[in-house]
Amino acid sequence: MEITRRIYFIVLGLILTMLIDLYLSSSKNVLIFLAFIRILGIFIAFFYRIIYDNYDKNIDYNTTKTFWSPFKNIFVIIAAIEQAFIMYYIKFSYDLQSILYIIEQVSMPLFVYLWIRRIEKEDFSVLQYIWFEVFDSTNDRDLQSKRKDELLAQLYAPEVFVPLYTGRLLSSVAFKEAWSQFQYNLIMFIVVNFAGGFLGGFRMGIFSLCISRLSIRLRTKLFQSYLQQEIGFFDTHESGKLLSRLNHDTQVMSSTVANNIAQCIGAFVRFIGTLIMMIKLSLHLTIACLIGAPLILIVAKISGNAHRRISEKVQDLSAEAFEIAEETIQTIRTVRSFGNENEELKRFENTLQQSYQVSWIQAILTSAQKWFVELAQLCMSIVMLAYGAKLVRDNYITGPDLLAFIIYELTLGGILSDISQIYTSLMSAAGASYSVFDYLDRKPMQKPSGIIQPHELQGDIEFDNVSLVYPARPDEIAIQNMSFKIKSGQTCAFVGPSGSGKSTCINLLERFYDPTHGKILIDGREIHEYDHKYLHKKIAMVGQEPILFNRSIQENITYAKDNYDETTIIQAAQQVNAHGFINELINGYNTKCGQRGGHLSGGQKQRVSIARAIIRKPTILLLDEATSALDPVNERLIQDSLFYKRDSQEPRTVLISAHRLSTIERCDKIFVIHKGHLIEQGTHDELMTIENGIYHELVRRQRMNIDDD
Ligand SMILES: Nc1ncnc2c1ncn2[C@@H]1O[C@H](COP(=O)(O)OP(=O)(O)OP(=O)(O)O)[C@@H](O)[C@H]1O
Repeated sequence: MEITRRIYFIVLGLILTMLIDLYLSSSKNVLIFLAFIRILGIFIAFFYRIIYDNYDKNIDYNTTKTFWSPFKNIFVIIAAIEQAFIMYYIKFSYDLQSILYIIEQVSMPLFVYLWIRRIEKEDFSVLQYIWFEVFDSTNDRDLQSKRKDELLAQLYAPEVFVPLYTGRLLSSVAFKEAWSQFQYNLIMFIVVNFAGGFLGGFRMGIFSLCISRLSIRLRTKLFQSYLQQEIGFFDTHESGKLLSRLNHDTQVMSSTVANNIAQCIGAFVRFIGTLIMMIKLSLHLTIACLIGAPLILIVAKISGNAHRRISEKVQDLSAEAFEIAEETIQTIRTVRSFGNENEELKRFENTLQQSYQVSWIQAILTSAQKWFVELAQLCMSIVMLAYGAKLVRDNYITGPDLLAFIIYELTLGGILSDISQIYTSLMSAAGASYSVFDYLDRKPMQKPSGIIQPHELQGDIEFDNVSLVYPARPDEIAIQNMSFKIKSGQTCAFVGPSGSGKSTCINLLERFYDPTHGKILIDGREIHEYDHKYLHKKIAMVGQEPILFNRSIQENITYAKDNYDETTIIQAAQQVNAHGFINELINGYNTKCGQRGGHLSGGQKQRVSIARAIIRKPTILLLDEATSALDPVNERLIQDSLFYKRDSQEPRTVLISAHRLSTIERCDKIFVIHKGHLIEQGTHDELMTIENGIYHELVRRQRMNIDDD
């Protein structure tokens, strides 16, 4: 039960006893006293809320929770003492109805058990179902569970009876009823309270289970969606932000929303139950009570919308802070070498501070809403008490029934207040969920992969009038109208000044991007017609900055296909002259490479990544500055074994992008690229004959040791 309601319960129990004791004779004074106590309660709740919300949504979430928990317990203990105090004064009895009720309560855990079994069996949860229904999401359309809500409703049922028996108990004391009646009331009081608490525990267990499952599913789906996106998506979306969505926003979604939906169902069940009981007790009083209800719901709607917008902003800002932290940690060597730690810290803190300021608005809004709801409830209570007192005096309703009604009215007020808060929280979570759903629903821009998987791939390559504009730079053409052909088994090179478009050609062959215009053909078929996995088995690439995984050297070499025997792994390492240095490491092939291969030298990383590429025996090998970190001796050895003096049994087309022109002189064909255009092509000797040619000039400059930029 919510803390503020517990306080009201305690205060009200005492006031009602006084009220009845006074036989409503001086109702005016009692009303004034009641109003005073409730206003006091509202102020306590108001300030409690401001502090709690403010701490809760900001920096140190867990510490704050731990800090406030004992206070919550104090309220609960006071409520327990109050209930014990009431019990002390009471007498009771028992009949068939209570037996039936006990049977119903005992059957509840069975339902719960069956429910969990069903969730496990069908691999979805009621919360997911409701979530996707509520937010009309396009995901998990297969989620169907129509009957779970009913079971959930049963779990909330006992709480509906709590006010009835509390009211009866209190009136037993006040009106000094017969012992048997008293006994009955007490048994029912104990049963409903016990059952309510017992099932409450089950509910919480089930919901935490559902939250975990929901969170796992959301994260997996989001991660899956990320992995399907084209490379251009990652150029335009910072990794920190994507990770923040994956880690933080999905958590907010699953916990806040799942919890609130759970409460929402409970509140709805209790609302209906309480309303029925109230109507049964007195229709007139019920109508008098409900006059203020629509106002509460309208305010909830307005503030809910504001919360959604604020929450969106808070999530964006925290994603930004996450991005800063992630970037700084990844580039810590650069940050350290510039001594820029404090500036990075300031950037991080400033972003968090901005979200803190937004949180303040959110906290004030929550408090104001709570205040309004409480005041509306107070007005409803005053109207009801005054009118109720009149009805009792005119003998339209009995004293005990009025008592029960008063407690129902308070419960209803609490439920309405809960509903308004639940709505607000749901809207906040909806704000957090927008970008998650945007990503979940995003369809990759790249053409879907084809299905062809020819038994033999020859390795003929053709660029037919290819142009590319990178998504991150839509106003610049990276390469334009490029056409060339490479025959199977040839070793070719791209040369040209830095930024001319060499890596772009290699990226296109890896299908990181699809050409904006023109076609790329392999063995006469367009590259996108090939099956994704097949294509990447046949085309291997070693990039400019080889990235290794934080796994062993062996696992890195066998990445994505780990059924190689030891001899094959060693052969691949020997081919790139890496076996020697790997053997010298204490753990040999089992040595961990560190994050992004940080435990190895630049040259060692390059050799391991070339071994990773060639172990798959690719038909097309793409090397983008892949040997730039090696010493000339090692570089020549590797180049000889990979392409210049390779085993002719293995037909392989090799494409190299290189700055050190001496390393590509022996190539079958050299393509000279300048500012995104293919300017010259031919063998080294042919190109050297072109007077004032770019290649000629590049070679001349390199021989004279002049920077080619
Ligand atoms: N992911 C990207 N998004 C936007 N623009 C890019 C991207 N990658 C490269 N570019 C731009 O495209 C142009 C060609 O770049 P590319 O990497 O192909 O050059 P390069 O010839 O390989 O250079 P280098 O020899 O320095 O590696 C450059 O102007 C570069 O700034």
